[in-house]
Amino acid sequence: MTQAIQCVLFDLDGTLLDTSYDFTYALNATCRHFDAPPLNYQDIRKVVSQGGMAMTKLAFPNLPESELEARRQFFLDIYNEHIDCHTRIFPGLELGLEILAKKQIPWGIVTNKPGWLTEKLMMSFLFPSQPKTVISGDTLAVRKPFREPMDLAAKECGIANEACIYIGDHPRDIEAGINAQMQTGAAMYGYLPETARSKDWPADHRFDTPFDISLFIQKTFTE
Ligand SMILES: O=C(O)COP(=O)(O)O
Repeated sequence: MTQAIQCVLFDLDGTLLDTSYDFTYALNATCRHFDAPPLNYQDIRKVVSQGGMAMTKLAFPNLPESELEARRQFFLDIYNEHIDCHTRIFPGLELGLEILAKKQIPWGIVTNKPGWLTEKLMMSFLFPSQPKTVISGDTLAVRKPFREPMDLAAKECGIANEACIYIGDHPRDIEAGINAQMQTGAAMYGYLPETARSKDWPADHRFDTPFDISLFIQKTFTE
């Protein structure tokens, strides 16, 4: 039997926070610096959840691997300086976060974003209640879809994995949740290309909008 949910864990980019505008600014500033053509917002949005290297490759598709790392670092340094200019909690999620705070439900974040960026971003947001756990891509030796970051998040929240739901916008997120024996939710409004959106995800729940997550939280914790 499915356990009652006692803890909500979120992926960061494309699920809890809309970071796509600040990434777009930083990537196009990097393109300008290296005389590469600018990219449009929709094309960048589709790869944000795949991380900094995927975005760097999108901007410099013909560059050899050996030169990409320096460009990625340049790009992330600019991103770091502009990390919270336009980034916001996905509109519609505020209600869910308020309910979690009011009901004192532990919640947290498991992201593949490097810790130095996650920590800076976290300082820019005042959530209705503080996350009990924030696990970054380099907190442990392995990251999503491995189960270890998920296990650590559940442990820091003091809740059994089976009573946690992990919500993410990338197939890797759902895989990580399943690997950790958590319940899973697919954020279909995130940064996936259209083709991936229509795929049948093996997630337990599907959220077409951020507000659907809030309604789910309301139903789960107030009924
Ligand atoms: O920055 C990344 O690698 C992706 O971050 P996410 O796991 O929060 O989607």
